[in-house]
Amino acid sequence: MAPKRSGKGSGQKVRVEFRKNRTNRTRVNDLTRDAAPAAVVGENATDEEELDDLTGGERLSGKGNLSRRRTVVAEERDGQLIRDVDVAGCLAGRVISAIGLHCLVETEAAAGDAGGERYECTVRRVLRTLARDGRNAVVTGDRVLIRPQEADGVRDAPGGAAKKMAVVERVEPRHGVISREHKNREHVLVANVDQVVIVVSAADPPLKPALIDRMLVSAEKGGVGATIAVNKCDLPDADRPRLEELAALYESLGYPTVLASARTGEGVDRIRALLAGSQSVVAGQSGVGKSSLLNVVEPGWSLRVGEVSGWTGKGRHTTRRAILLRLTAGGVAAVGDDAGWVADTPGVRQFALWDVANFEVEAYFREFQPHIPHCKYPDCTHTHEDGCAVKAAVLDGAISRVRYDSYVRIISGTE
Ligand SMILES: Nc1nc2c(ncn2[C@@H]2O[C@H](COP(=O)(O)OP(=O)(O)OP(=O)(O)O)[C@@H](O)[C@H]2O)c(=O)[nH]1
Ligand SMILES: [Zn+2]
Repeated sequence: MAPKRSGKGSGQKVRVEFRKNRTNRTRVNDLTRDAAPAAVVGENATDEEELDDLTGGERLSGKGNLSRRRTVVAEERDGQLIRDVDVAGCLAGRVISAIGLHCLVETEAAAGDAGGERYECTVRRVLRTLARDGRNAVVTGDRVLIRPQEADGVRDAPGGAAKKMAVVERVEPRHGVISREHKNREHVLVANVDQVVIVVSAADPPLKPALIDRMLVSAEKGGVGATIAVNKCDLPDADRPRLEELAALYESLGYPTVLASARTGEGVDRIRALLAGSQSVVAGQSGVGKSSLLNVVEPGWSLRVGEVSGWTGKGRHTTRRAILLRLTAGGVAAVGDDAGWVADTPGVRQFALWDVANFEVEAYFREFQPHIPHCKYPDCTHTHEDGCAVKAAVLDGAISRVRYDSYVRIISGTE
């Protein structure tokens, strides 16, 4: 278990104050909360339950109900407030699914412990206050510290199986967050995404490189890696030489590209290997075979989805929540951090360009980067301008015309 951080790393300790005021309760989702500066967040909600949230490093001060204040020690890392907790007795885990302040956590392997235990968790309210937006306090894919509840640690679940209970004490800093906008607010679907697996089909529906490039731009903008799976290569309409050329192009740009078929099993071993050790989301048009491919990669997944959904009380087809699935088959290491995790997230299946402005797009075409500084005009859009180094690179073959066409289609809004 990691030692308690103090003055370590780039993190700076901050005190987060919570004003406790019983006479002036505000709704938890009060919009004004968003206007508060990151480090000092006022929260008026107060009840006995919340007093229980106070642990070692936190204290209550002030007198009387009207002006009780408490201070939570947190550390600012990567712009996120991380709560300082006594890690003794805590376990590190990964959020498999989350709804509000409840989540299902699977523990990670630690010294002398294989991990893989699942706990139903509640989340300390203080974590909601620390989060920039309380509703995203704990999301699928989060790495967390949980404290198992010893007293009534086990209770009977509806299905009869004993369940372990715990409390989420801390959410670790996130990377690779996939979110969508909902009513003008960010709704985080999955956190800690290492890569997006972009699934397209060789035919039926026909392959459109521009669609791949759009999704690559989204991945680049989100700071997550990307892997491309071209499914349905078994179809007679699949143009092999063209597919191989395309795969070579994307591979040369650093995007692993697999020619695959859920029907024949082609490419499945490589996809499995690319998933191992990462937390991935799968994206792609409807009908390209994402589900089919995943079911061949890990035949047991549909079954496990059922179990998780059973816990949330919702059937697979009614929940829009992201759920993490663990890769176990195929001889790939499947314990602890070596396991592959895939988020089943209906909301990101169409991994669209949500909020990429035209002027930003060039930055997400990797191969343009060495050329852009040599354009004659600093605000060159690489379309109609003369002295454009990007267009020159297309002419001399250093940049693929397919990719350049995608770029033009994206910024002209025709794709
Ligand atoms: N020939 C061929 N057909 C495939 C292959 N993979 C999937 N299909 C077929 O393509 C259709 C769509 O497959 P799905 O797995 O449902 O596609 P999906 O991408 O999950 O679709 P959505 O759930 O709508 O997003 C089904 O009829 C599959 O049988 C393949 O490798 N080869
Ligand atoms: Zn240019």
